[in-house]
Order: sequence, then C-alpha cells, then structure tokens
Amino acid sequence: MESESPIETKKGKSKTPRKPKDSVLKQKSPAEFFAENKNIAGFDNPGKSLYTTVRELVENALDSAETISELPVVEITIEEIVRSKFNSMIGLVDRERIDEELYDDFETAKAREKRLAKEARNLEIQAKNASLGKKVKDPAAPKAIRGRGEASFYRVTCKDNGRGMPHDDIPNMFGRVLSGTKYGLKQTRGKFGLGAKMALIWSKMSTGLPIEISSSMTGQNYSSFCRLDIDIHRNIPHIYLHEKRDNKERWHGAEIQVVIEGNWTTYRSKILHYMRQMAVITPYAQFLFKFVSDTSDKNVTVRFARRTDIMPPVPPETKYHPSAVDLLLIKRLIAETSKQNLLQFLQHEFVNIGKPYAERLIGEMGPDFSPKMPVKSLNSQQIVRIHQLFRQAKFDDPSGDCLSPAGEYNLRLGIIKELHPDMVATYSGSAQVFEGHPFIVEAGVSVGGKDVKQGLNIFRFANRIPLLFEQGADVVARTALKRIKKELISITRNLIEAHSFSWNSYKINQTQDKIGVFVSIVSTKIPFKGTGKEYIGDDISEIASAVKRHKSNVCVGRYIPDATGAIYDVLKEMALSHASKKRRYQDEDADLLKKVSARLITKNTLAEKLAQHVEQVDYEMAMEYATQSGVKEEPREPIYIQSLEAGKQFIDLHSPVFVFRLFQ
Ligand SMILES: Nc1ncnc2c1ncn2[C@@H]1O[C@H](COP(=O)(O)OP(=O)(O)OP(=O)(O)O)[C@@H](O)[C@H]1O
Repeated sequence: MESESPIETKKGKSKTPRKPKDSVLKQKSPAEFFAENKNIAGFDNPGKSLYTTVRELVENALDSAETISELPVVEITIEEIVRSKFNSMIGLVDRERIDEELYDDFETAKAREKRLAKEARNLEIQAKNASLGKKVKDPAAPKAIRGRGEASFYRVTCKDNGRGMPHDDIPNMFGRVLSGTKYGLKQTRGKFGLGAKMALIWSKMSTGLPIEISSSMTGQNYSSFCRLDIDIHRNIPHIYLHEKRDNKERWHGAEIQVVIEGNWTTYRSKILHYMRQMAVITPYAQFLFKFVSDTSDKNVTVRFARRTDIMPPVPPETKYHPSAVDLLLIKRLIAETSKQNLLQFLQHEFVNIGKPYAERLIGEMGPDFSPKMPVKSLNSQQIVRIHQLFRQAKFDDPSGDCLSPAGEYNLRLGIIKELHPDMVATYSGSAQVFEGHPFIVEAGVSVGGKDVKQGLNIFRFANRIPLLFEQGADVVARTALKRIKKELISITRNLIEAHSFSWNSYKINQTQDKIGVFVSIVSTKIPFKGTGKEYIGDDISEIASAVKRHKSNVCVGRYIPDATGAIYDVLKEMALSHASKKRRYQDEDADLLKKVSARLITKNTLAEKLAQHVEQVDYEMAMEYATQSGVKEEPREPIYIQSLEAGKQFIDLHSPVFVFRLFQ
C-alpha cells in the first residue's frame, strides 16, 4: 500500500512537516458571532441590510409607542449620501483616480471599442424596425460599469413618539448584543435583543460610523443623547458621548440614526412594500416615509395616514404552559421563582395548574416528592421527572387572552385604506394551541383595488409584522396556492354574487383578477423556520389547518351583515380599545359601549339614526351618557352615514374611527 504521508505527496519535498499548531481554545462574543454571520439576522448584502435596518427601527418604534398605549407616529427617512459627501463626513480627502487600471471597473480600449460598436449596431436595428412600423423596445440603458468601490451610503433615521428609554440603559440597549426588554413570554414583535445592534454592527462594518440615539421618556424634563459604538470582541458599548440635554418641548419618544452602506435601487420596492404592508396591519399608526437624495427625481415621500384610534391592547406577559417547557426552562424557572415549595411553584409559575391539580401531579411524581418540599432543593433527576410528567399529563389548553391580534376591524380597515378593494371580507379565529403556545389566525380576502397586481397577492403577517421574504416555503403561501386555490375562488365568487352587483356575471379569473389574501398569525411563539424570521413552515399541522380553515371561514355573511351589526361591532371595538387604555374600565365594556356610542352620536347629531340601528342604545340613554362623559374633543373628520338610508350602497364612517364599505 502506498504511503499517504503528506510529505510524500508534496512533490518530493522532503522538509520536515510543519508541526501543527497547538489548538488554542478561543471564545467568541455574541457580537462577533453575529458580525460574522450577519445573514442570520437579515443583513445578507447591502441592499437587504438597508431593508432590515428600516424594518428593525420601525418595529422598535411601534413597540415603544404601543407599550404606553400611544397611537404611533413614526417618521422614517433614508438619506442617500454620495461618496464625496460620505468622505467629507468621515474627514477623508476625496481623491481622483490616478492609476485607472487598478480599478475593478477599468475597461480596456479594445473592450470599449467593442461595446460601443455593439451599442451602435443595436441602435441601427432599432431604427430599422421603427421605420418598418415594428414594435421597438426601449433601448436598453447602457450597462452601468460600476465597480465594487462605488458603494452607496445612507443615513437612516427613525423617529417615534414612544416611551423612550431610561438614560442609563441606552448604552446597553444599543451596544450589547442579546440585550433587550422584550424577553419573557408574551406576543412581541422583537424578541432576540438583536435588531438595533445588528444595524450598528453593520454600520461599523460598512461605514465605521457610530449610532446616535436621542430619547426622552414621558414627563422627563431632559432628553438623552448618546453616540455609541459597539466593541465587537467584548460585546460591550463603546460610548463617545452620553449626555442629558434640555427638553423644553417635553417630547417623548426616540430618534435613532445610523449611517450604513446599502442599495436603494435594488431594495426600493421591497422597502416600500414593507411600509405599505405595515400600514395595512397597523392602521392606527401614522407613518411618514421619505427617501431623500441629491438627485431630486429619485426622492420619494409616502405618507400612510392613520385611519382609526383603535389600537389592539398591549399583549400582557403570561406564564408558561406545562407543555411548552423543556428541562432547561424548568431549571431556570426554579432558579428565578420567589415561591418556596413545590406546590406553590407548580401553581403559580405555570398556567392551567390549579391547586388540586398540582397536588395530584405531585402525588403522581412519586414518594420522593411532597407539596411542601422546598422547590430549590429539587435535584436533577427530580426535575427530569417533573418534565416527563409535564409531557405525559393532560392539561387544559392555554387561553388566547394573552394574545393581541390585529383584530378583524383593524385588518379590514387596513386592507381598505391601503388597497381600496372593491370588496373585502375578514375573519378572526379563536385561539388554538401549538406546543403549549396559543395562536390566533386572522384572515382576509379582497377583490380588486388600487396598485394591486393581477392574480393572487399574498400578504403574510406574524405578530403584526409583514413577512416579505421566503414566501415560497411559507405555510400561508403554500396553503393559498396549493390547497385552497379553488376554495378561494369560490369564496371570492360568492362575495361578488352576494352583493348582487351589476357585475353578477363577472367570472373570477385567478390570473387576471386582483385577489388579495391576507393572513395574520399572532402567538407567544411564532414557529419561524429558517434563520431569517421570514416564514413559517407548512409542516406544523396545527397552524396549516388553522390557516386553511380560517380562509374558508372568510365567508360572505360574516362581515357584510346589516348595518346594525357593523356599527355595533365598531362601537364594541372602540369600547374595548378604550378599556385597554383605561384599565379600570376593563370589566365595564357594556357601559363603555354606551358611552363611546354616545360620543359618536352627540358629536355628530346622528343619535337618532344610530339609536335606531345599534342594539342596546336608545337615544335618550345615549344622550345621557354623552352628557355624563363630557367628551370635549371633536372628531378629526366628519362622519358620513349613508347606508342607513334605504337604497344607499355603503357606509363610509370616517373619523373618529371608521372607514368601511357595506354592500347590502
Ligand atoms: N425606538 C425605541 N424606543 C424605545 N426603546 C427602544 C427603541 N429601540 C430599541 N429600544 C430598546 O432597545 C432594546 C433592544 O432593541 P433591539 O432592536 O436590539 O432588540 P429587540 O427589539 O428587543 O429584539 P429584536 O432582535 O427582535 O429586534 C429593545 O428591547 C428596547 O427596549
């Protein structure tokens, strides 16, 4: 047998083999890890990084406003910075090229001659075709000969009216990977404690510039300003400036600014889609999106107006369901609990374990266990036993009370306001469970609309954020495309027929008609597949069947009922949102309903009409409540009610809350 020694194989080199280096144990900081694997967090390339930066900042801004029940106002600006400006920002002298051949985009004289000849030939052909009356394609723009050196830089600024941040916490919130305030079990948009830091890491990698944060909390007479960077190796913030400034205007919120490399040209449409979809699922927010560049014809300003004051309640933190915990988590809960004994621990640290059930479980665990035993004294085997029992025993499903779906009202309103469809139907399911985590699926179908492409348009949302990438593999897209295409067509056809439009004979054509399919899933744990948090696998049967079922449930009758039902629903939603803002009212929805409806009525002298059509509210009562509640502010826009008059085709209640078309 021939020797496989590396010495022999190296073309007869007979040097002594290099001694392999002693392996040195190294440790990577989380910041280093994410800097090296930035695609995991959606920073795959400059274009996607620009998109993800916008997304992370917008989502943080919404979270922040919602936590204080403030209707979000979010302004996002992307300012293009040409290289010379960027260089002057960083104090680098802009140099002319001297040695052209050194550059990636260098074109030899021969190559240039060839290219020009080809372009001339193409022009000739075009001219000939034009003279023969043939269709002429737009002359292809000469390929930009752009070298790698021509990076584009952008200053991304996001301003919100949220809760702001405590002065001393700012450096760690932005300069320490995997630190955040959104840990814990609840439905949240963010959860890794990564987004804003990744934007900073990317800025550090691409421009070397720090992040700037201004923030002020409600009632604070100062605002905080912080300019910081991240020490990648140690995963700690590197602070350049951290100071308190005057806050005469008493503003509250945050303004985050970061300068990164990006690519607006290739990600323009994705970013605008994202903003639009966010406006669909968040119709209670006001967004101002701006792209600003030196070339003014590239500038973009899009305003997404708020169309409702109804905000889904802030999702509360909840406890774990016994089927949702693993060994590690049980150990952590034991370490963190303030409860003394096992009985109290089981009863208070989990949902759906009442005292009698906890006692039965402890009895079942075996003779080593007793209700009074100190929970911190449990040894590893005992913890495994608890875990095994959690796996095998029956528990009631967790309730969906801790979830805050967009709500049918918001989903429908969002679809109407952004897409202007001819028809829309929505459905909201009840909570279901996947591995001990509750989830709710809401769905909508629309037909027609403005700026909607022909065929199927799928809008996916998870915990009220739009998912734009990896659609092909997603449970929603797959269900819509494969399994219920037919169903969908029949739903939309029914929709049309049910409204006895003059276009009764209209045939749905799935390639020509503009069909919108909207599916929103909220949960305490979204089972994302893949690393990018962009799609939910269709192998999770609970979710797949819920999506399927809910789409079939988007039925004609449900939200195209008579006017009474629709107005009633609006008032109820208003009452609920009111209740969520003022907690003490939570159990008095019925009363609130009356009050809120009264407000609607007195402000608009529509009491009589509404009282006729809204169950439970008569005019007298409405007036009385209105007087008592002493609501002062005027609605922003007038309210129009047309459909209540016989023969009118739709209700268009603008402010304070409502835009909705009813087809009767
Ligand atoms: N605009 C903001 N207003 C108030 N607090 C903010 C704002 N932006 C970020 N924060 C705070 O900084 C923390 C870290 O934000 P970061 O985006 O890094 O992580 P995250 O939002 O918690 O999770 P994810 O990785 O999913 O984005 C947040 O948890 C939040 O407390």
